Amino acid sequence: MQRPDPANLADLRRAIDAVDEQVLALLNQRAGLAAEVGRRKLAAAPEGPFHAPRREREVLARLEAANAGPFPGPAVRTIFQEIMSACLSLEKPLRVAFLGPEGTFTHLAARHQFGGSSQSLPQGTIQAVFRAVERGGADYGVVPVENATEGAVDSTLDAFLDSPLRICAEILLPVDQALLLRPELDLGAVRRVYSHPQALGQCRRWLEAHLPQADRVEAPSTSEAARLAREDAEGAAVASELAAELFGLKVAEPRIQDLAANATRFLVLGPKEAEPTGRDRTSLLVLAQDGPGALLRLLEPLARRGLNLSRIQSRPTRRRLWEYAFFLDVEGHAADAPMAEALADLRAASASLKVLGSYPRAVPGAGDGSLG
Ligand SMILES: O=C(O)C(=O)C[C@]1(C(=O)O)C=C[C@@H](O)C=C1
Repeated sequence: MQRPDPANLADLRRAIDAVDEQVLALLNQRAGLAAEVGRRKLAAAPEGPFHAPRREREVLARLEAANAGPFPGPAVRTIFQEIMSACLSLEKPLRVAFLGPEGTFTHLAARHQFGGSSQSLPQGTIQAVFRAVERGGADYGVVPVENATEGAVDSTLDAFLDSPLRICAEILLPVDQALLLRPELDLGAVRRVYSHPQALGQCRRWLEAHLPQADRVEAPSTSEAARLAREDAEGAAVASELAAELFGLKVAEPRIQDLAANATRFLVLGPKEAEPTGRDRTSLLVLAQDGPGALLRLLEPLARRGLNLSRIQSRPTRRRLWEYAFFLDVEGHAADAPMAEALADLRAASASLKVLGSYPRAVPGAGDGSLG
């Protein structure tokens, strides 16, 4: 190809067109290879699994490390996750249940983890996400577990009390609330702002400063708020940018939350435990024995081995009056020697112990909770 003249815009764009055609041809070559992999997997085991999370993690890590720039590093991960999601859809699309409706932050987390070519199965409740995976209607489930400003999501913790499902990954996503408007509307014309009460709370200062004239209207989810704003000639919504895309609204102002570093941690529920990566987390559900010092006896085996307890949360078991379950997050994998020893001691010191899963720790901000 002839070198483009850097001073000539049309020349530069022609050169970009030529590169795009090569990228497209290579993508199709790659898709053909993935389809061939799919045919082999089908012949070996018709039920699958077709999804190979460990292979995906290796591909992403290798390409991120190999990227010499100027293409931005984080975009390498996003784009290749999408490419593999699209290639997998030629083999067998992944069915991913999540707390819906479409456009919620949990949907965003699911897309981040599995790409846009996975099959979306939005569910009305957290319980329903668990049931969809338990019954085999979905390959994976995604549920929120804690928010940096609002704290624990109790219904997710409660669902683990009655579910055999394992946690196979975590996703840490920045939660950026945006102000969404119908394309023809200006801020000055807005009379109603729709959103979930939590989202309205997260953006209180911005809304008071920029939309003092508008009423706040509570909606069951940020996505439902976007749908309501679409139907209201004087309405706006506080929701994700994905919701703007899905409901045909414009992003009038991005990142309007009062706390810039707002983030939510999500869990991926699946059939299989993740293998150790060296930077893992283990989630435990423990019932303490009744009596003085019971909690201390649960924590001691961890402290003695220098295992870092990153979270402890208690919930009533709803089986016996005043009986509590403790949810512990500990850094390390259940297959690591110190953790395996600590778990044996914990089992002896507790009324019951369930390992909910060991999985790679998400990198704050990067949302990287790759499946192992
Ligand atoms: O290597 C495989 O097992 C594939 O199916 C190919 C591929 C890919 O596109 O690279 C697609 C989906 C899997 O989850 C992992 C990788």
